[in-house]
Amino acid sequence: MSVAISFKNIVKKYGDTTVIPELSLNIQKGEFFTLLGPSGCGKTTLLRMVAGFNSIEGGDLGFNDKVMNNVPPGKRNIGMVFQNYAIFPHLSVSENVAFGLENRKVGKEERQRRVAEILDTVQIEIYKNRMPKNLSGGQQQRVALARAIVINPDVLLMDEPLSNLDAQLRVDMRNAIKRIQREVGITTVYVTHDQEEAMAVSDRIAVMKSGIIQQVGTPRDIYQRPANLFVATFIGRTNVMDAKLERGAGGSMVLRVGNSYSLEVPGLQEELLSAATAEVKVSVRPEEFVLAGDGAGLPGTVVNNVFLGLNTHLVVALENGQEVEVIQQSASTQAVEIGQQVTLAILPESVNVYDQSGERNLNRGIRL
Ligand SMILES: Nc1ncnc2c1ncn2[C@@H]1O[C@H](COP(=O)(O)OP(=O)(O)OP(=O)(O)O)[C@@H](O)[C@H]1O
Repeated sequence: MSVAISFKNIVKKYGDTTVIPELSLNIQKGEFFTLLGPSGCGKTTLLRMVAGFNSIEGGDLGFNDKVMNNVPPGKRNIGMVFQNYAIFPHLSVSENVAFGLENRKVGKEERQRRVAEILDTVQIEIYKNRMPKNLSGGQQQRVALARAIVINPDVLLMDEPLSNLDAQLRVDMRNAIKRIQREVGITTVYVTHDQEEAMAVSDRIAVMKSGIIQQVGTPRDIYQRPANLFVATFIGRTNVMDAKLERGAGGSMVLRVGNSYSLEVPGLQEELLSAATAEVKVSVRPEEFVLAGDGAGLPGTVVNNVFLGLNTHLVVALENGQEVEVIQQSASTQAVEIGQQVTLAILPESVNVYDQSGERNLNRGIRL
């Protein structure tokens, strides 16, 4: 694979305020890459740099190894889709899609062929003669997408393209966007603050906080092995508990959670057992607890129980008063009642162990 977009020690300042301190990142050719993070973390700022709308105060932005810092937006061959569709209200669907081709002086026959092809790809050919005001939000967003990709851009940029759509349509459209991107094979940079959307569409995700990349990885990497506690809690739901690293009976490293529950966690290194790491935090996702019957585990009391068909969501109060979320597949578990005493075991290979500050994952080397 070759690198399509590279950020090398990129710095962004607005006046005296630094919003991106120094950021390096490579996006591969053909990749669906998502910038994900809370509001204000700098996602749009980075995307606008790629588009050429933002100045760069330090470092280099490259496309295929060519430095782009001072190349104007019109010379970057980029397609863009934003939250507000920005399609022309006075032009029909076909005319909207053809617009960029006319601008580029593409001949009529070629233009008609490409417009027809793209309308087919985004599945709106039956609306080709309609005016935008007679289209639903999802259909308008398909027009915007068609218009962005019909010009054969080197890079497609999308900034929260689904935020104006209602929940079900968002899911339909994100599937459509993913399918179309795969078909067209275009390098795509996508911005969202919605972690589920990011997981659904991306080949890789960069999780950002305050202008700093916290982790880059596939959705699976990021969900299963979060680099720090910020990522663990931002992506999906998790339970964070205090624990201790100790030497077990056989001399191996064990993790003790609560008063009497110890488990051997693969990947914890002997040298971690020092004053600095003896007190740790563990992150356990709701589905990584197992109702253990009378086996070893954390004793607790069920304080809430919500049956949702496929899954049952429980809240269990542990001995120390902490309430944890537990998700069990309904079909594979006995029904449990509110007030019932249960024992929660933890799947040792899926637990993530962090130092006290939450900055460092102590068993990250272990892949699932
Ligand atoms: N033109 C500007 N002038 C000054 N500060 C700005 C400007 N644009 C953005 N900022 C600041 O830069 C930081 C990053 O903003 P940015 O819009 O990139 O965040 P974001 O992650 O895209 O957030 P959101 O999800 O809310 O759009 C924020 O603190 C924001 O207030």
